[in-house]
Amino acid sequence: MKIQIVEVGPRDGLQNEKEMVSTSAKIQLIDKLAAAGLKRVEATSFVNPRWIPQLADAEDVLKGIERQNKVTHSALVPNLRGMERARESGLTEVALFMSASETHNLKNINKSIEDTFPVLRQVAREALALGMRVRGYVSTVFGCPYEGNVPIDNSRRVTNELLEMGVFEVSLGDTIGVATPKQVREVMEKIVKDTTSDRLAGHFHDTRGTGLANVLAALDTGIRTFDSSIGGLGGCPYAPGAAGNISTEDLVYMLNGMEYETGVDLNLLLDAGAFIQQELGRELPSKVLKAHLAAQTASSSHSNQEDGA
Ligand SMILES: CC(C)(COP(=O)([O-])OP(=O)([O-])OC[C@H]1O[C@@H](n2cnc3c(N)ncnc32)[C@H](O)[C@@H]1OP(=O)([O-])[O-])[C@@H](O)C(=O)NCCC(=O)NCCSC(=O)C[C@@](C)(O)CC(=O)[O-]
Repeated sequence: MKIQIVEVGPRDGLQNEKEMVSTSAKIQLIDKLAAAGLKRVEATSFVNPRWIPQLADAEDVLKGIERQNKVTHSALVPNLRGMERARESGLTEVALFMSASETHNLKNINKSIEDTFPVLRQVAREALALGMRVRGYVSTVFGCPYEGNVPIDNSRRVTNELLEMGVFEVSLGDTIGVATPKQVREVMEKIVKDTTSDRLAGHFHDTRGTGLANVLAALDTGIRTFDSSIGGLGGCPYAPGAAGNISTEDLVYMLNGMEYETGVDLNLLLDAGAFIQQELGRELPSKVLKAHLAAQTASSSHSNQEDGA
């Protein structure tokens, strides 16, 4: 069975990095992710650069990457100004985003939920008229850093509004990584009933170590598209304490082992993980990356011993 992976590391992952990552490293990372077989890569964000300085180089990143027919690169777009920038960059897919909880929406995009709908509707209309595909995100579906529990009906309402705007898929976000598999099953089952599972995706952060278990629960509800981040990079700058997304290496390792088809070459993916780890100069959370690098170190010290023997 095929699973689609949406690689969000260059956007969701890097947006939270305090030290500036060079444009050239971002470009190399995105190209390595595509070379590993990822067909959908969220490359950057056309948000207000004052809010997310790390992604202020969105135009230059998109100018530098290798564009290929078989890979769709996308970017977050919060408003018409962002849409104009996305159009000028020649993107074929954009992603709208908002939250299921009022306070997170306000902190993240400076508007109430009600005031966000008309803005995103205009963006969707314009993107669709230009022939672009439009994705949607709903954040804080499983809990809000400011409000705690979020009623399922809030997430259903925002999801349905986005679908009515014409988005082809809504990614349901566990922004602060509080969900457990039982909750994922309950929430996803309800939302799937409003639409179809092929129009939904799971976006899990691994703050409390339940990320991959949540993927398994979502698979049970028919979801076949998952967002993940190389190395397990990430967090939301407007969700205090949020840790990274589930790592793409860990997700691919698990899914490949369960005989799902991801189309991703794990070895090339690990090269991409090792590359960005080196660029950032610190160990990243991905367990499969850690195991791979430890095995490499062990085998090179073993062969050095043999050479010396
Ligand atoms: C929504 C806004 C833009 C409102 O920001 P605002 O400050 O309220 O915007 P404004 O309309 O009042 O404009 C203020 C200034 O910003 C400029 N501006 C306005 N928009 C843009 C733009 N697009 N590109 C470039 N410039 C822009 C605009 O031109 C103006 O410039 P000035 O006249 O002062 O010189 C702001 O709040 C924002 O950028 N928020 C984004 C925050 C963000 O990126 N958060 C992280 C992503 S969401 C996330 O991580 C969750 C997710 C998706 O991964 C899923 C999950 O885990 O749950």
